[in-house]
Amino acid sequence: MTIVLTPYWSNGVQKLKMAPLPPPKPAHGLTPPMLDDEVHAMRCMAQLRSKDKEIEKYIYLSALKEQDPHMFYRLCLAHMSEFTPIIYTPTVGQACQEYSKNYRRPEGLFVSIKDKGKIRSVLKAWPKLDEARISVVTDGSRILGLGDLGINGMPISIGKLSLYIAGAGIRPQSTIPICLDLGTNTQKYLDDPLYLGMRKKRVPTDEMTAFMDEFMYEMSVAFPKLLVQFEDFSTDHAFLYLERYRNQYPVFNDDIQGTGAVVLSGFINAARLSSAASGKPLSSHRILFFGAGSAGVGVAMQLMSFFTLEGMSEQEARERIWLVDSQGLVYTARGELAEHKEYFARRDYAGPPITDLLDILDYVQPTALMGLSTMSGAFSRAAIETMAALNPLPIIFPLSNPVKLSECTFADAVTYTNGKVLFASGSPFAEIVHQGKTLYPGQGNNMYIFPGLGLGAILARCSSVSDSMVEASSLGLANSLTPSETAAGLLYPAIERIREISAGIAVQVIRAAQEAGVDRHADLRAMSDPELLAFVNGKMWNP
Ligand SMILES: NC(=O)C1=CN([C@@H]2O[C@H](COP(=O)(O)OP(=O)(O)OC[C@H]3O[C@@H](n4cnc5c(N)ncnc54)[C@H](O)[C@@H]3O)[C@@H](O)[C@H]2O)C=CC1
Ligand SMILES: CC(=O)C(=O)O
Ligand SMILES: [Mg+2]
Repeated sequence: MTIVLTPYWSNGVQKLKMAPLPPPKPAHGLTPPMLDDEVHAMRCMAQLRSKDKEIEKYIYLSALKEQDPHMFYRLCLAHMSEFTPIIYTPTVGQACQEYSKNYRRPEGLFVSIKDKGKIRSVLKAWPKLDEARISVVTDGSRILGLGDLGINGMPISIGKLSLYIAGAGIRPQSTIPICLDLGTNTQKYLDDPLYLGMRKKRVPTDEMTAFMDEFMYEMSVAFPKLLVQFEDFSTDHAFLYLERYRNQYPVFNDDIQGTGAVVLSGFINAARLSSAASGKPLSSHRILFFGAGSAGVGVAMQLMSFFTLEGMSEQEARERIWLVDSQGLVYTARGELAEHKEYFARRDYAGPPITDLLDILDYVQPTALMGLSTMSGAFSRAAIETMAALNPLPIIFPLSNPVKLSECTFADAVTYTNGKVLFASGSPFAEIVHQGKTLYPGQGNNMYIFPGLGLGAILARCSSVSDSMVEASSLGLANSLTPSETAAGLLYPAIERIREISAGIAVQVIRAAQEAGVDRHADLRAMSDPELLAFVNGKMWNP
């Protein structure tokens, strides 16, 4: 049998049918007589829970979102902890890997290198040009920790935008998932007859940059009110395009800035608890980053403000941070380094490379160990025990996604520290009962940040996203815990409160935009904080 496949780009862009919101009521006789909304919500949850494979749950929810978006978002908000591991990490990782196999219908915009010179006409295919407010754009080159998935990266843009809608009440019609097709270096996909993208190796950086310049310009023309979130670009391009466009367009990079903000927030809460246990000042924390890519360096940059807020100079703050990459400890005397690692390269060490994590722990004596390496299980029993020996309450954050790439599990961290650990992971783990006490893992994932940051940036109509707006989102999150969450030793608030959290973050972000002078919605300046909060809440779309 010959399978004849038509690549999406050979027919131009398929027109996307957007589900009208709310869906029209079918005429009498076309629905069963007893179709009650409340009962139907129960039915949908029962159907979801009847699937035993996570990817089937993903496919079911994806169909529900298309057919009945109100029901999908209503259930999503009511069951946030159950939905996020399906529509987001970890299952969205599998959905990406299997995208070409499971593809059913267009859900976003594909812009290919073959569209260079006519990108405007591709963007114009989007059905709701005027309503566009936020786009998540990936080139599929580093999806979670799963590597170069090419055009199969589309579900990450879709998943992030579902969280914008659920978590911050962005109108569904205002969101545009975009996947750029610039080729893939993953041979498996190039050989796969079902692969939906261009069967070519990735284009070189200069060609990509010329494409990106046209793409970003045309985006600003087609969608003048749009905020762009760059997602899961490989590290070199993540830094390159953030720097290139951040002063020109409203754009931020979720992996560098969103992750930095979420980890700073969790770290602030963890450091308070850790310092209380050790009796040492907050300024004495020593942070070791295992992984020095866009996420590791982005978080390290943001954690600088933890120390500067404590009154330290930039130089002193930088000295509290150590990076480790695949070659071991990052230091200047090691030889040539990628540009993004240079700032944090140690200048106080010039010996032979230290490559073993245990030796590095021994040398650095960190209070906090952050994993952004994609190296599953890299925090071994011995490494965790060393952290516990060094600190009465060590901070251990294995942040790599999806869950199978986590540097350690919650169970490992609890067992090898005898329950004395401040823990947050990128993907979710279940709580654990340890010696009769229930311990809750934190989820240090940028999903806590980008909905509120994006909402604030959109409502302020900001011309660019300043560092101070990102920092404000982080502090807003850190301060969003309720007294009972703080008393329970949680590092992050319950995700079920995401709407309230996002509204609070948005207010802080708008204020920071005003101070930075990048806001273009001047009326908001005169509002008091309670008025601004009411305004933000009033703008949220509700299913
Ligand atoms: N929790 C969250 O919200 C987020 C988590 N991440 C996760 O962070 C991870 C890394 O993302 P990127 O920085 O963009 O990727 P990347 O591939 O650019 O960086 C990985 C880093 O780990 C280092 N590394 C690899 N093997 C190593 C080894 N054996 N020992 C020590 N270091 C090693 C590499 O040298 C590199 O510096 C991914 O799994 C991603 O899912 C990313 C963004 C947000
Ligand atoms: C969470 C996220 O953005 C990542 O793992 O890339
Ligand atoms: Mg990401």
